[in-house]
Amino acid sequence: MQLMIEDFQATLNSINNGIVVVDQKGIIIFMNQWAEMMIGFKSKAAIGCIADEILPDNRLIRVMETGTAELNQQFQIGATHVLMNWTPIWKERRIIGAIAVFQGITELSKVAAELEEVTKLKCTLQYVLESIEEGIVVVDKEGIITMMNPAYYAVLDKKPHEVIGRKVTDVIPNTQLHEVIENRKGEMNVIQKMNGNNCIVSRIPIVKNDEVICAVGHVVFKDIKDLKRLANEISHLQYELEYYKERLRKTLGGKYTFEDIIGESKTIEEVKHIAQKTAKGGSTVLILGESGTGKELFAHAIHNGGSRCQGPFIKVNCAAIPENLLESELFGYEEGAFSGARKGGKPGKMELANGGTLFLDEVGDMPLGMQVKLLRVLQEWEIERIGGTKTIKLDIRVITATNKDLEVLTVSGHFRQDLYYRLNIVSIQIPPLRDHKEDIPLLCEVLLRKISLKLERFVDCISPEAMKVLKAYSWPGNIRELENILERSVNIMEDGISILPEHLAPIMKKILKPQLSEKESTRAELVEIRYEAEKNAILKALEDTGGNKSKAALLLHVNRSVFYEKLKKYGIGYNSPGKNVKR
Ligand SMILES: Nc1ncnc2c1ncn2[C@@H]1O[C@H](COP(=O)(O)OP(=O)(O)OP(=O)(O)O)[C@@H](O)[C@H]1O
Repeated sequence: MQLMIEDFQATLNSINNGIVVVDQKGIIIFMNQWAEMMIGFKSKAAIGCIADEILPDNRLIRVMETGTAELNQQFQIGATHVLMNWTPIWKERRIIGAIAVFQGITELSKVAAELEEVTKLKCTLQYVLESIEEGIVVVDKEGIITMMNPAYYAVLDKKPHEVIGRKVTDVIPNTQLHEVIENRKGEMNVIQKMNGNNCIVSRIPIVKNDEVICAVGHVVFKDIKDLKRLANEISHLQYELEYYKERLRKTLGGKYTFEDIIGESKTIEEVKHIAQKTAKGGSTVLILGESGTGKELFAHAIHNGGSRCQGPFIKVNCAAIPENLLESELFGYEEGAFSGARKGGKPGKMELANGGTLFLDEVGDMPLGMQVKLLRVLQEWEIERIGGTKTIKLDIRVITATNKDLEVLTVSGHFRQDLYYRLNIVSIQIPPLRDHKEDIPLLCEVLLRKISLKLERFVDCISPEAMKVLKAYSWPGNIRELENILERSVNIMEDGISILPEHLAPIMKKILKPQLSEKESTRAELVEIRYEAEKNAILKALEDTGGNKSKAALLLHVNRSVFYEKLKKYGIGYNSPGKNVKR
């Protein structure tokens, strides 16, 4: 019998659960080795103790009182979480004690938390697959479909029960997924015909531990037409981008290129040729010529034809800026440099031109004081802002232009000789229009097109008689004058007809008179008088109505649209009511 009890104890000690037994009074009479380990108390010391001393808050007494077992209760022994069964021991319908059987659940909780994470991840993945527009299918290494998302079902027009668990070759037409598994090679963006549509698909083998475990099929575009539409959209956007880049370049950079310089005469071709050659180098250029000959146009073209064409083109009109402001305009200033200096300072035009071209127009009008400063810049290629201490390195090309004779100015002491030599490294003389009158027809054609576009008027061409007059004129204002005379003619004539001699400016009357008959001459004067009278009447009406166009139209008894057309015709500014009328 003794042997049997020992065997019984050995059995209980082998169980991987803790066991504590108490008698009717709650005194410990048995504790197995697993319980010793978890409670941290030897059974020899525990036996004979009240259970409460070793297992505080236990339910052993309670289950003996109620006669009911309390199972799967979470209980804490020290830092260990256990799952506890408290059970009364019955013998011949009498409770003779109670038993606590317990098992650690810390590991179990960890596994449960991990399981929860995995479940969450699976849900997220599922949600993603269900939400995306692209079809996804997964096949195992045997080529059996294990997963497919709704987008792919839609492509195939099939339901899950017709797909999952089936061989991919039986379900997806023209599939190559089984081959991808075999030769372990993916295919990207290939065409696959499904349900009458040419789809763009990718096939990817999934390799783990050097073994293909499955393959994923991905419908990138459900129809190749979508791809074409997208490609069209992209190329359209690229075109727009290029357009705006060009606009930006034209705003910040040079506006014109050599192509914008009109003229096929030998005279102009020669100048263009020299300018084109000059553009390629980075030398300082001096452009000479009468007013309106196109000096600025050439400066832009030289900038655009050189290596700095992507950089800025900054123009300063030396004659238009008062002497006391020219220095700050060119060099910039620091905050507090002088009273009225802008907060944070201001960069000068030279600084802004860095990496590009600085165009000094009307350089012959530059005050002597400024000439010294410019000379220093051209020697040292560095500046300091007014009131500043930092030296700014300059990497600019300088192009200057003037309609004055600089040599004469150096003799009279109005222009520094040393500066003249610095600026005159390459000089380009632009001929006056009277020296290349053979370009007038072509110039008229191009300029008329430009003017018609600007004024939204349609003017066919110039009559041979008017062309004769234009060619006979001496053009003191050069191409600018030609442009102005054409614009004025377009303004005073009716749409769709040619420019006639009577449409040309009064200034040309001296030439007109001997060429026109008396009748024609009177008609020309009449057109002129009508033009001036109508324009003045409109300006007066606008002034009387404070710039209110509707009221001005009423005052003149014409409807609004006619009134607006006339505003355009006479080049009268579209100012809002109350503002001054631009004459
Ligand atoms: N060869 C040309 N082809 C087309 N347009 C021209 C040509 N030359 C001049 N123009 C036009 O004539 C006008 C005057 O040109 P630009 O301002 O370049 O002359 P400029 O010599 O710099 O005049 P200014 O000395 O008065 O500053 C501009 O509208 C310009 O576009």
